[in-house]
Amino acid sequence: MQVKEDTKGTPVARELALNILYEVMEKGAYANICLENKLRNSQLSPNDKNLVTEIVNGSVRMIKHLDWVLNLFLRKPIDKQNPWLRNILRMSAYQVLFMDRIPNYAVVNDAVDLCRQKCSKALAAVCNGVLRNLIRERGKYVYPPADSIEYLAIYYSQPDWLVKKWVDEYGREAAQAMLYYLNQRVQLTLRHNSLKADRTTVLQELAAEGIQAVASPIIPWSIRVESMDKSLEGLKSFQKGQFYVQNEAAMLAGVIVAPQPGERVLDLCCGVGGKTTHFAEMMDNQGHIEAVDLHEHKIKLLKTNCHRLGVTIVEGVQKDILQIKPVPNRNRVFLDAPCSGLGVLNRRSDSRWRKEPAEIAKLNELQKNLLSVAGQAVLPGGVLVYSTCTVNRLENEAVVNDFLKYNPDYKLEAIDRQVDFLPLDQTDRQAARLGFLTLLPGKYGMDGMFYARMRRG
Ligand SMILES: C[S@@+](CC[C@H](N)C(=O)[O-])C[C@H]1O[C@@H](n2cnc3c(N)ncnc32)[C@H](O)[C@@H]1O
Repeated sequence: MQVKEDTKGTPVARELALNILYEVMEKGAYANICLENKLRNSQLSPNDKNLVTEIVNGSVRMIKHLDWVLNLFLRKPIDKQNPWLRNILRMSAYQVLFMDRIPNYAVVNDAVDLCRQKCSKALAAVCNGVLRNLIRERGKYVYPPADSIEYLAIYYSQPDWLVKKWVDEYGREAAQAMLYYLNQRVQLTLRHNSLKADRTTVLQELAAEGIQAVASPIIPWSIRVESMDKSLEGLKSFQKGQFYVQNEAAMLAGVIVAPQPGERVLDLCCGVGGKTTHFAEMMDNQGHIEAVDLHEHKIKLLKTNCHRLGVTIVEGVQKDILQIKPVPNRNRVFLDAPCSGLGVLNRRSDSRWRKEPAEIAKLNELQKNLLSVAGQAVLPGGVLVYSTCTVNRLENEAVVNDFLKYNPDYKLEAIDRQVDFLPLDQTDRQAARLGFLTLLPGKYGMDGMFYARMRRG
């Protein structure tokens, strides 16, 4: 939980949380954008800003669980209630059920005040009654049977179709572990930039700047931030380009693609260059990387990132990959395909509610087309790596297997040695020996990610 011990927050903070929650749940605003806009110019203390963020993100993330519990105590279902009452109940239930720091009496008093203000005295009485019952009966709620899909979907607050998909594809135990991880606080991790400093130096600089951080126990080039009370962008170590903020699963692209100094590399779907800049580091800034993305603003940010990190071999290109007619002249091609992002649902509180099962089949088509273009750019003997940050076979193994079917000059290539520092279990190590690395969210303490490495004959 993000709320500090010494604060239960001010009523102003809780009213702001309600207004943001209302925008997100009733008007379809994006939670992260709305939070950023409303908090940027607010006069709230840092503690109150944390409180608003926690209440909004937590309520949005856990809304299915919250609505299910609230419906136990409402005469009319929650989706038929007055929209203000509905959201006051949700954020109050979130504070009671999922936060430790705010006393129940303060939650109820505040909710009743807000209800008087936003709705009516009569609805304030309903609000009071519902919350008191919810608090009194806590621990006695009878959830659906523990072996049902419905139970997992309600308890971990995720769409039913997604829970069913993961239980079908990966088994119930693995699915439950992923669902648990995706509700935990995101671990902030930094990739130290080997062009500028080694990890020990960066850790020392961070400590001198008041940031508590430790070396990742898993990834040799990762730093885990344990606590900080200032923005990273303001740090001297950031401005000197000593690190890049990146999740650990994404930090593996470097060793899986394994680009060498002097090579010609094509990075397709480069985004703002998280992985591109890692490739440049591994190449010791020698050779050439063409980095392509559809969006001009991403290419601009890529250039800014390269500049800060001291990367000089990247050429950022704004282009639709599907329009490229490639020639086979690259040693390595990397495709980080657009995907459903199911492995990183922890990163945005509302993203789970914006996904549609039909989207996965459409993405599979796009991914196959993109991989077909990527494959044409690889020199004979060169390497092709496909990756996504999602977890389902249709967007991952199925795309690669389809490509291999139509491109017999390609073969999967083992990646277990490249990632021998990962504590992979037997099944995952076996798959890595074949050329597939699937990181289920949380399984190795990182977000979900998929990699497949192939070599052209
Ligand atoms: C998974 S993200 C890439 C993340 C990036 N590689 C990184 O490490 O930060 C997928 C990217 O694909 C880009 N994209 C989607 N369709 C594309 C297309 N047809 N041509 C070029 N880029 C595309 C999106 O703009 C997005 O930045």
